[in-house]
Amino acid sequence: MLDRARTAIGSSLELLIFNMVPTCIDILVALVVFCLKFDWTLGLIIFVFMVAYVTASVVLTNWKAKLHRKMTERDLITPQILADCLLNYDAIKFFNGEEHEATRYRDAYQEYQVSEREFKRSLSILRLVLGLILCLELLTGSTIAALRVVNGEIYPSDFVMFITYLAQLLDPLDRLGSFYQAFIHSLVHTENLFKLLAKPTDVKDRNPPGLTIGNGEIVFENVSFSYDGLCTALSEVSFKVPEGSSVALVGASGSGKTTIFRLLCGSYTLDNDKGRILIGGQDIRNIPQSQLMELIGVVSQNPALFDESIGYNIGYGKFGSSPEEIKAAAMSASMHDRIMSFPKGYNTEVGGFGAQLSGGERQRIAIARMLLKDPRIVCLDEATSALDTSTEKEIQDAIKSSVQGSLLFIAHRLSTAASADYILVLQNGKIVERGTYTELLQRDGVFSSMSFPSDNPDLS
Ligand SMILES: Nc1ncnc2c1ncn2[C@@H]1O[C@H](COP(=O)(O)OP(=O)(O)OP(=O)(O)O)[C@@H](O)[C@H]1O
Repeated sequence: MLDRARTAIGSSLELLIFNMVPTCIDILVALVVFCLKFDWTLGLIIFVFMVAYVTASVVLTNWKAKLHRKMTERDLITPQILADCLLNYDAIKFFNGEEHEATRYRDAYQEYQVSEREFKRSLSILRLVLGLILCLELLTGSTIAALRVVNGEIYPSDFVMFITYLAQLLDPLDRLGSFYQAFIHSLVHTENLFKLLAKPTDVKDRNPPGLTIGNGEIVFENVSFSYDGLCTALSEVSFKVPEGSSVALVGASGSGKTTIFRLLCGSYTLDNDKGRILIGGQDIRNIPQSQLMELIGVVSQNPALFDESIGYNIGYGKFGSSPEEIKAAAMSASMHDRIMSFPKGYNTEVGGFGAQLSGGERQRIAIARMLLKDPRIVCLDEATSALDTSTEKEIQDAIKSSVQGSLLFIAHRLSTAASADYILVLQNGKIVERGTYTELLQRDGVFSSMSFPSDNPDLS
């Protein structure tokens, strides 16, 4: 992106320095020579036309730039609607929204077409007005010169010379107009790049990769966080996930569970005075993002899959992995047998967003991918919610045995929560209870009063 901005700015400056400035000098020299050769009255008339040309050029080009900006903005809306429809095709189908979306797209496209027409019209008007000024200049100048020839004030050869000089003036003037238009045109594009570059980046790496991370222990120290500065998503959250242990986060919707994951993964950074998050003793603000992502493996409830084969999607966890490694990961995620039951096995295409697979299959492929990555810390955001209890147990055991560091997961099922060494109960961004599963049940507090889907009669 920065490269594109640099190229755009560079070409605008090149245009300004190497074309517009020499052309202006060219015009001024030609004008002075013209005045010296002929007389100052003629020179003044020509100068007036030149001022009119430059003024019209500036005013009309700025107007055209405004319409160009409007057209570019509208040009961005139609692809957004298209992407939105493709991402939400399920919702559109379920709510019979096809007609509504078609109208939304048509309206947006029509608005774009209107602005495109306005822009093209402004271009024609600009060319017409500038051409008219040049014609009038030539006509007025040659009429005056011709009258002087008729009156015997100058020779016919002077008339020819006059036209030649005038042409020498008009040519750079015409070029100047084109350069100015090209300059403004590239500024409009550069503006969009600057707007994008001006957006604050949430995550900035302070150190180069290669920081020594002691172990996979996670520590949250008095962490408070707000997305928008208005509502508090987390308030004074403190906990520790020791190396080799598992911690489950439970709590009602909006209590802050995912926010803990996002902060841990570096998707958002904490202000200095809002607490600390440590991994292996290092403040994650000092851990470069690429190193952080090597340490952490995340699986979400609706994992994103590429429109490629199952093998490709699992292999994404470790680029250049062998088929044996991919198979081993699939086996740990209890997915190998299912994959082999497909006619094309690991070459089975998953479709756009993995649409040709069930929710549970998608989750198991994402878990296999994460296991192949072999991260030190694993974060599961209801990653097994679409699986039956026994498959979930199988996968949890596989994850626990393969993860050397710590395991942090969001649990909505009682059985998932019960499998953790320690449970944190969140309410409105605060940890309101903590303890082992048995301790929490005995306490008769928030956890024991929470309702979980009854997935495992032994535990509920
Ligand atoms: N991107 C965001 N911008 C602004 N506010 C957000 C954003 N994401 C979450 N929030 C707010 O932060 C709070 C905590 O949200 P979070 O997603 O962490 O909850 P959660 O416990 O994971 O909920 P759920 O179980 O429904 O996924 C909520 O009040 C939510 O509205």
